[in-house]
Amino acid sequence: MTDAVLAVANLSKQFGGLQALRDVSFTVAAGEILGLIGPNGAGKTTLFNTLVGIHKVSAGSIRLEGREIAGRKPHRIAALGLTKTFQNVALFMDMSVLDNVLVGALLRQDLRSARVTAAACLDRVGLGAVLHKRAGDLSFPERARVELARALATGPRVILLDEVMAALNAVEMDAIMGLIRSLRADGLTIIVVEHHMRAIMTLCDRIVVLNFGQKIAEGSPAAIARDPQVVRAYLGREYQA
Ligand SMILES: Nc1ncnc2c1ncn2[C@@H]1O[C@H](COP(=O)(O)OP(=O)(O)OP(=O)(O)O)[C@@H](O)[C@H]1O
Repeated sequence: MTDAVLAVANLSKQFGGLQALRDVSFTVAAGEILGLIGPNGAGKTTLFNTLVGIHKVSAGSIRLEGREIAGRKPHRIAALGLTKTFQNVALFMDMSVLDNVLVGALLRQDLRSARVTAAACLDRVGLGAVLHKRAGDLSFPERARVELARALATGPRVILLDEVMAALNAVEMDAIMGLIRSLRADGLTIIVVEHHMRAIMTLCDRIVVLNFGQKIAEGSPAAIARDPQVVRAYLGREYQA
């Protein structure tokens, strides 16, 4: 695929004797929202951590806009435009909302312009009014938005969202999905790990399914929902919207 922003080829990750990812290949096109699903322990978070350089690649290739990034340090990869949020939201709870986002903005900017960027990113996610609150005093939906703002503040081309909708109710989830769609409309490419099937099925253009570290299926939400291997490994029964 020539317009792939991210191209992952034969990616493997071993932790000692445990093969957490085996020969995983997929591409993500510019402006796409790709879903990544699979049972607990399938390797989703490991894949995200390996893509952004937190885990060292055991084998395989990761190309971001044509450039090989496998083996680079996390801050270099983030500076090249690939960043992730942390599973189930991992803010510095005693720090202000603004300072949490500043951490992301400081990757590319000095303190003065990073402050402006952080405030703009908080505005972008609808939190312009709570900049100076303590992060720990925010509601769960607000915390999810801070995670998004922190990732946005690094100036990404591709953003990996690791269960940002965990602990949200249906209404809050719809609001975050609206925000994610609007980020895509701004030109971002997005990969989403979620266990909420309604969110995955309505938000994603395409879905990749992992099981025991291997890709077992890839396709449109409708095709994935009726794929017998996916139903057996993960969904348990055919997904009904
Ligand atoms: N740092 C690590 N050291 C050793 N093993 C690890 C490490 N991180 C993950 N694993 C193992 O790799 C496998 C994949 O785990 P991973 O967290 O990536 O799965 P997941 O699909 O994200 O699961 P969940 O849906 O529960 O978040 C599991 O067997 C896990 O125990």
